[in-house]
Amino acid sequence: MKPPIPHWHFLVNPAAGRGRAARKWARLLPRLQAALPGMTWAESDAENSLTVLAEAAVRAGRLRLVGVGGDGTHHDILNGIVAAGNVERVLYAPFPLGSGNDWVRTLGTPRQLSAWLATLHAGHWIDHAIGNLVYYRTPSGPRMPAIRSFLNVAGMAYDAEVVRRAEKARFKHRLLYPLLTLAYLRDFTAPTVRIDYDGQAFQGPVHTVNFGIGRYNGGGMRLVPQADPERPDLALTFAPEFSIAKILLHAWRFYTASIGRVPGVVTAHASQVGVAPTQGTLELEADGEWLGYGPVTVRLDHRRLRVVVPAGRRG
Ligand SMILES: Nc1ncnc2c1ncn2[C@@H]1O[C@H](COP(=O)(O)OP(=O)(O)OP(=O)(O)O)[C@@H](O)[C@H]1O
Repeated sequence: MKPPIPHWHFLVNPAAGRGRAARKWARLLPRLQAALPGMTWAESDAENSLTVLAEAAVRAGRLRLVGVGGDGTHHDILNGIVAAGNVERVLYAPFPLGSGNDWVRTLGTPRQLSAWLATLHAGHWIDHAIGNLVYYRTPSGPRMPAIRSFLNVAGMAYDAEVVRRAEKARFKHRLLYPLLTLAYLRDFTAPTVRIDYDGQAFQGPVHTVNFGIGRYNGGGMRLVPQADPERPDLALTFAPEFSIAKILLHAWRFYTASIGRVPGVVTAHASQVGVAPTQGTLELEADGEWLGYGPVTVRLDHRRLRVVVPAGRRG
């Protein structure tokens, strides 16, 4: 690796925010250049994914990175940083230009430019946990395990199937995920799984299984309200198969940090979790990106990513 370059390097997803990030970025750039002399940037495109750009940047000694976009942007950049190695030498600052921007809700990152710049200049960071997932790209047959890192929330079963449908939908809207969450309930068949976590086990059909480092996903849902990016373990929430009536009755709890009060829902912390389907197909998403299929195992990486946060961030 080259010696560190002291300036901030921005990695920009022009497609974030349902394509609006490109225009917003063009408006922001002159103000950023004035405030951060020497800053550099790169935009992703068909040939250069954010993962490729991030890996190349870290290998070239650019260790102060800003990700411009939403959760998928930070997810892709994280995987590039991890691929380059030396994760702990990177200082990462998210600039929220996505649709849901769920990850930065936990961090308290400001969205307004002057407040965001003040946070960057204050230089306060946390040692943020990184989750490592092992899963499969195909549902069955001879297959090799795939590995992916995530930094916010990973989900299986209903959660992952909704993400897959949202990615395919032609209609893109801020409310797409919550709307699909309701619309698809009748078509969903709960997979039966075995969940092993820190010496405990559950077996049965599940509606959703979530691993959390950050506390929000799906545009403000709180399926893992007990998560904390500075903890040494993951948040784990799983809900058994429910009737549609029960889901509708308790839907408000998905947004109010009280999901653990729904009878049958388990909220816990765990250092390692395995989820294996015993009947049906188990799908996986992480940070809002559809990834593949179970069996899935997850644990926290022994390394942490330094992430810039406002100094007064609570909890
Ligand atoms: N140049 C590009 N063109 C098209 N898609 C891109 C490009 N660069 C990255 N992407 C993809 O864009 C997708 C959306 O990015 P992102 O999740 O950051 O935005 P968002 O969906 O608006 O925000 P959020 O996830 O916070 O709701 C990701 O799957 C990412 O891999």
